[in-house]
Amino acid sequence: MSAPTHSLPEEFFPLVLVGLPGAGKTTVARELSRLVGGAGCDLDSEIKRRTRMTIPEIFRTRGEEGFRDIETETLHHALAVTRGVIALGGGALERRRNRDLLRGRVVIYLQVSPEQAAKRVAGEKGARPLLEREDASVEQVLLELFARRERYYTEVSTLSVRTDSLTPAEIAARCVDKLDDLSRSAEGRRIAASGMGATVRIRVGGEAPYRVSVGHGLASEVVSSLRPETRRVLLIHPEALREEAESLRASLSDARLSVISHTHPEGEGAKDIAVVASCWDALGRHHVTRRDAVVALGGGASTDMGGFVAATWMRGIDVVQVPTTTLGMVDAAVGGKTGINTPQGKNLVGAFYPPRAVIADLDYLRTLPLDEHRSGLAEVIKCGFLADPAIVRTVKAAPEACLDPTTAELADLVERAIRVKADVVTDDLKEAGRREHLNLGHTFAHAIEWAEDYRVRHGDAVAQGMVYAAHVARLAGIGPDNLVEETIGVLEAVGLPTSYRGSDADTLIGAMFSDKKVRSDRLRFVLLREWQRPDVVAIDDRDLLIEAARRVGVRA
Ligand SMILES: NC(=O)c1ccc[n+]([C@@H]2O[C@H](COP(=O)([O-])OP(=O)(O)OC[C@H]3O[C@@H](n4cnc5c(N)ncnc54)[C@H](O)[C@@H]3O)[C@@H](O)[C@H]2O)c1
Ligand SMILES: O=C(O)C(=O)C[C@@H](O)[C@H](O)[C@H](O)COP(=O)(O)O
Repeated sequence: MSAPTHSLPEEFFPLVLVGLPGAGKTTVARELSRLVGGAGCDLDSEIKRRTRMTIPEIFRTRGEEGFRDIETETLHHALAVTRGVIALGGGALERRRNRDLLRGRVVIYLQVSPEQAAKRVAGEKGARPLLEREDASVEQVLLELFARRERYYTEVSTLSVRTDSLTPAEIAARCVDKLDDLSRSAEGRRIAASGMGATVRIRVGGEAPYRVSVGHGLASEVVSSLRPETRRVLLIHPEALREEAESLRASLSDARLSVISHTHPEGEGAKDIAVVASCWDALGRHHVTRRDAVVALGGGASTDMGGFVAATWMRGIDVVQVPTTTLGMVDAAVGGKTGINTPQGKNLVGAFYPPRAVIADLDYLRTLPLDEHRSGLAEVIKCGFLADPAIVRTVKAAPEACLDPTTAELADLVERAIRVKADVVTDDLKEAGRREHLNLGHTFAHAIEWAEDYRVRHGDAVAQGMVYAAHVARLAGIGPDNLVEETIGVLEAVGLPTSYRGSDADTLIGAMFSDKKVRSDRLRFVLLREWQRPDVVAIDDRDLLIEAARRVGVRA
């Protein structure tokens, strides 16, 4: 084997090629590994080697599903042992599980038109069973496959190369150019820094310590975080995450766990006693015991409710939190505050109940709607104001990158925000002191959410609440000179709301009296004495509170 002519960060390997049959993956894998080093691995050949059967034989004897099972197993193995280039079969990505295995890796999509692909595979009769149909020409079948699979190729790929008019050597050279560009980009540096799926682990201390894992493709960590005696898992998730839940369920089932999937209503509708009761019912019917576990997959509403279910079943069983929103990862899933709402207010029933582990798989954020992601940034910025000025600097310098959940900047923000929260919670799980600081903006935010019947996003309300708190501080003569302007400026940099007009001041002030920080009938607010120096201050002056509300936009 000749020496490679190009050096890429070690963490880029194995490179994975995907695309339609006829895209040239097998030949390009050989050419490309010659240029970048390592061996080329053709997954179909590997399957033949392992099974001692041809692909058409496997299809004939085990059917397509049987073939796909072998393919998944072989892919799993190849990703672990190959230091080179892996060419995937054209249909591998139709399986969610296989797409999940590729998350966080460098995947090159070799694009080919169905017409060109048909020309390339002509003369390979017998080798590609899926292309041979009596009712359609090879080109028609390729057109159908293209229509079905293109979105998957796009979903998993890090970069793409058009191949129609190129030879395999030219395609490989084009791949190398693009890989060089990638290694110089922020995304490439993130991949190199994270070791491609290398996972950051943040310890949360206290009486029941646990770890928060942040990374890519972490399904196996969910499994390994469970105690060895665990036999049954109640997998709680919203309907919107059915596919993700199916994939996680497959990983848990592979580990011989019995999985009970339980869906719940979207958003704040999950944090309701009737939903909790339906989970208790499922736990009871399936004989879930003290050594079993709840896995809560979803945003903060799912992890708050799922955590509460675990805290109360048999007086407490394990919960592994698997947050899928930005807000869930940086805040709700971390710290052991679990709970539900009552008609009188937000989070009024709950328990401090540390999870067994938190698995923050950044890949979930790829499907999160932008507005949900943005809302999570409010809690990230809160951590910046409370403790970490680097967060504020990044948001101001690169707001676009922060709004893109696939960037290195965002991964850094998630990690930083978790570290801020982990530090506080390690010290003060039960909110006897310092933990109250994490409530910056929340006194007003919870009042807005209640007044709006929870039809607003929590993070958006927190942004409005932080502006309110800044006005309260200024009116009380507390805080740095630029408190209000800077608070508004940083939040608006990422498009978060900084004013609120929906309700009236009396209603909101009334609702604030349900806040858990109230002592002896006095409202207490988290205010910033300086940047990164929060304090809890009782404010009795009703006129001040009304004026602060008016400054946010509320009618007096
Ligand atoms: N316990 C705590 O310390 C703590 C901290 C902060 C917030 N919270 C709570 O968290 C809740 C808000 O959490 P949230 O903002 O994550 O909202 P959420 O849980 O309501 O999720 C928002 C929406 O996004 C959907 N979704 C989740 N993940 C997705 C994904 N990957 N792709 C596509 N859609 C996805 C959900 O189904 C839901 O419809 C509030 O109830 C708040 O009180 C708790
Ligand atoms: O973890 C905490 O402590 C917080 O206050 C974090 C908040 O961001 C979060 O919204 C929390 O759920 C609020 O708790 P609550 O006790 O004020 O309902």
